[in-house]
Amino acid sequence: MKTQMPGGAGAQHHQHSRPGADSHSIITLNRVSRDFGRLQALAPLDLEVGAGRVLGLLGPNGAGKTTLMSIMACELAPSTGTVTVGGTTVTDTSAARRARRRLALMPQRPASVPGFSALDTVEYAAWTKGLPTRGRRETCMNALDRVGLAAQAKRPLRTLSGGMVQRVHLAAALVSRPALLLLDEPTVGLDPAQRIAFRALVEELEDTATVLATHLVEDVRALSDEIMVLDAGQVRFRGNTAELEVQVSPDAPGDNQLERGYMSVLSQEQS
Ligand SMILES: Nc1ncnc2c1ncn2[C@@H]1O[C@H](COP(=O)(O)OP(=O)(O)OP(=O)(O)O)[C@@H](O)[C@H]1O
Repeated sequence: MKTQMPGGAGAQHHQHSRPGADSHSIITLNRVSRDFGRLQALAPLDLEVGAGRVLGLLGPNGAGKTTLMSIMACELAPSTGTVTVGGTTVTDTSAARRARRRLALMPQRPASVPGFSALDTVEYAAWTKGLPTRGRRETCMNALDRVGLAAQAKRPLRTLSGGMVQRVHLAAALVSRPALLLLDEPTVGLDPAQRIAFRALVEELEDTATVLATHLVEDVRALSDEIMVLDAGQVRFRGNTAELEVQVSPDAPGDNQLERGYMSVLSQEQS
């Protein structure tokens, strides 16, 4: 039942108790780093996320969140270190392909095919994950139903609101019942009610290891068992919500204690 982040403060502590959740590791990163030319986008880090656990990844622009998500999605090779997803250590392209079948990434800006309907979009995702043809349509409709869009299944994406399109992409990510779900800024464009509904959906995923990269401290507070703060490719903080809240320095800006804790962690490291 715990997200293990070696070396992390409070790695043993967790906020949400998820009955039925399994503790085995779904993703393990061992000394993973990434350079782009002379820029170190990600300094070496270890991390592990277990089934039924949510890791919140916070950091300002350019922190390395998307780089880390792409590495976890086995779409970007690390410069050093190893990635293991669902027991498969990614050593070559065929291992990466196998690992990708166990995971789903909802990217920051998911690509939408203009002529595709909501259902086409989810069916395409199901096809890329190798879901059997038999029963695929029904599985896809169920995924759309889960995000409240069954009635819009046949509508072209271009006729849906931004928030609806976001939910279609979430359905596409969930359709393969991934062991690892990677969500990059998933609530951008959602209104408050949709954001709350979205959080409820993530909370239901008891067997899935979820990583949520975001700027929104509120989403992290609501969902995460563990929090990792990245800045300029470095891990600035690891722990749980309560531990981030007590990091507050007297003049830290922010609307709430967690946001002030987050801002304090960032400013401490910059000074
Ligand atoms: N393909 C690339 N080539 C060169 N530099 C890159 C590449 N991808 C990312 N970077 C650089 O790596 C650093 C980390 O970028 P990344 O997109 O991972 O940050 P982020 O935390 O996701 O930021 P944001 O919140 O703005 O999306 C940045 O300095 C970025 O310019």
